[in-house]
Amino acid sequence: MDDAQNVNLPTIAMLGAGSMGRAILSGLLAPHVHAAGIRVTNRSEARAAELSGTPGVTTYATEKKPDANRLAVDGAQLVIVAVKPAMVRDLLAEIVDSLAPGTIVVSVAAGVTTATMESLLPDTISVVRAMPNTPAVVGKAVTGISAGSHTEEDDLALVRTLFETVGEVVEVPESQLDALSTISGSGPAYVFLLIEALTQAAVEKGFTPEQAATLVNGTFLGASELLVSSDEDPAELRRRVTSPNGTTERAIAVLADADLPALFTRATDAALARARELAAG
Ligand SMILES: NC(=O)C1=CN([C@@H]2O[C@H](COP(=O)(O)OP(=O)(O)OC[C@H]3O[C@@H](n4cnc5c(N)ncnc54)[C@H](OP(=O)(O)O)[C@@H]3O)[C@@H](O)[C@H]2O)C=CC1
Ligand SMILES: O=C(O)[C@@H]1CCC=N1
Repeated sequence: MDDAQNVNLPTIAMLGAGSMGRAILSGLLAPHVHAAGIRVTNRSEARAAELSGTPGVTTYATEKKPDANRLAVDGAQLVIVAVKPAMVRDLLAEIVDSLAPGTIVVSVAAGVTTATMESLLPDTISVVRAMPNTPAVVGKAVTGISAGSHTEEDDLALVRTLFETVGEVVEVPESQLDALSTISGSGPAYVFLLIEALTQAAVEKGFTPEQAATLVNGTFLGASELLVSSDEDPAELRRRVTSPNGTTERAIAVLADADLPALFTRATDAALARARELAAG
């Protein structure tokens, strides 16, 4: 039985119905979540049409209705910006005159700072940044949120409630949000890359792709659940798999040679540098 507490949200406009917009929408459509209204816009009609008929959701495509974004934000108390970072500035310029004072604009765009967004909006608008991740689709997101300079406590609390519909929320100062993005925002991609690599190794050892998927996916799921349900840290859990002078020890020695910590430092540094480029526009 779903014992989730009822969550009430005001009228929401979601601008951009791509991977992230839809992932967030999945939380808003949960049975215990009651939004006063949900408007979703997208550029192409094809993608918007996939959502038409979703109960409680009004969809608009800018390709068909050029003023779709302005229509969607008119009367909305919470506006979620889920377009590509390069489009955020133009989108805000497009909607600025349709935003009522007191509206909360929450952007999930990587890199684009609250200062940049605030410079395009009146001071009566509360700008918040959020960095969710795609496990939102299954209610297992980790989302970082950061307040802008006009954000009241209640505004941030509402944004927290919004993202709690898709998982856990961590509040951080905006100076840490891009770093958070390199860990949990991009993180699912790192995990999927590891899964792809181990699956390939399994297939090379003669397992069918289906068998390989069962072995690898089950191992990632089982190890994750073991980790979150255990009091032990991952290093101890790893030691428990690694019998002295056994088979795992040999495999771990090979992986240690690759210096994974240094590799992840380089990878996350590269992601951080890209966030800074996106911030510059
Ligand atoms: N994907 C992820 O894991 C994460 C993404 N983000 C952020 O989310 C944002 C969206 O990323 P993602 O969902 O991956 O990208 P997508 O390209 O999948 O989604 C962007 C969507 O915006 C639509 N769009 C483009 N222009 C407009 C417009 N003017 N008005 C309304 N809709 C428009 C696009 O429509 P069409 O395709 O029809 O052109 C597309 O569906 C980015 O800023 C990204 O930084 C943040 C955290 C994680
Ligand atoms: O790749 C990106 O730019 C976005 C931000 C974090 C995850 N996806």
